[in-house]
Amino acid sequence: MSSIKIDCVVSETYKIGESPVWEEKEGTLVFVDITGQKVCRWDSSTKKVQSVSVEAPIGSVALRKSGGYVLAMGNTFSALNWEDQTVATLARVDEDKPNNRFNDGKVDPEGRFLAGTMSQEIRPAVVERNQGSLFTLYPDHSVVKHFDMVDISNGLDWSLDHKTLYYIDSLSFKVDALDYDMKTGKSSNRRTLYKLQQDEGIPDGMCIDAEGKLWVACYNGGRVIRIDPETGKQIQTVKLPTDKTTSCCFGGPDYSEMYVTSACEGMDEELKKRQPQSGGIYKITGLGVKGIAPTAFAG
Ligand SMILES: O=C(O)[C@H](O)[C@@H](O)[C@H](O)[C@H](O)CO
Ligand SMILES: [Zn+2]
Repeated sequence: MSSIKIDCVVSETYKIGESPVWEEKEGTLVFVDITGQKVCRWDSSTKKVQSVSVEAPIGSVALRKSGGYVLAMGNTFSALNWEDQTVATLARVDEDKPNNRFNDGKVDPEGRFLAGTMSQEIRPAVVERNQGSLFTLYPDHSVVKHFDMVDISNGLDWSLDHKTLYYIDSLSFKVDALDYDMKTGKSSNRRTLYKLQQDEGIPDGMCIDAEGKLWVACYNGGRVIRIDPETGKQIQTVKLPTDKTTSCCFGGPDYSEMYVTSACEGMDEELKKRQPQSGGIYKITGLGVKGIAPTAFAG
C-alpha cells in the first residue's frame, strides 16, 4: 500500500471552489470560484494563483484547443481569452428560466463541452427542484440538450472505452451511467450505478482514473470516494480536512496527483473555526493510481 499524503496547496478561502482541470503544458491547475465569480490558475512551480473576475456565477471551466478557456457561466457557454481577460458569448441556454445558472462541465474525448444547469441555490444544496438540464456545446457552437428535470447538475466523465457517460445529479444522491455515442455525442439509457451512503454526503464533482474507476467528491462528506463501475461498489475512501469537498481531478507530473477543490460558503462560524482551510485547494499524493489527461474543447 502506498502512503497517502494530503496538502492544502492553495489556502485561499474560495466561496465554492470547483471544476479543477490540469493544464499540462503550463503545469497549472485551472479552477473556478462559482459564486466568487472567478476563474483561477495555480502555477505548480511558483505556487502562485492568478485569477480573472467574470460577471456571472461560473459553474465550470475547460481547456480550449484554439487557446484560452471555455466557460459555462451564468446561462451562457463563453470563451475566455486569458491574455486580455475578455469573455465572448458562444451560446445561451435556459432563456425561459432566468433564475438558472450553469454548474459543472467537462469536455468529452471528441472535444465537445458538456455542462448542466440548476436553479440558483437558496442556500447550499437547496434549490427549486427539477429546473436543470444537461447540454452539449458542439465545436460549431450549436447546443443540444440531453435531458431535463435535473436538480443540481454536477460531475461527469467518460469510461476509458468512451462508450459510457457517468453523470451526477447531486440531489438524487446517485452516480448514474448512460450509453454514449462518441460519433454523435448523444446519450441514452440512463441508469443508476451507485447510491451514496448517508454518511458519504452529497455527490458533487467526479473524475475517472487510468484503471477506469470513478472518484467522486462528496459535498458535506469531507471525502473523495472511489467507485468501481463494473460492480457498482465503493472501493476506497480518502478523507479530507474539510466537510465541503466539491470536485477532483488528476494532475501533476504524469497525472499521479489528485487535486480536490472545496467550499466555505454556508458554513457557520463554529465550523469555519474547526476547518479553517475550507475553500482551499488540496493535493493528494500517494494514491497509487494515475489519472488521464483532460481533452480540450475543439471549437
Ligand atoms: O459546486 C456545485 O456543484 C454546486 O454549485 C454547489 O453549490 C454545491 O457543490 C452543491 O450544493 C452540492 O451538491
Ligand atoms: Zn459541483
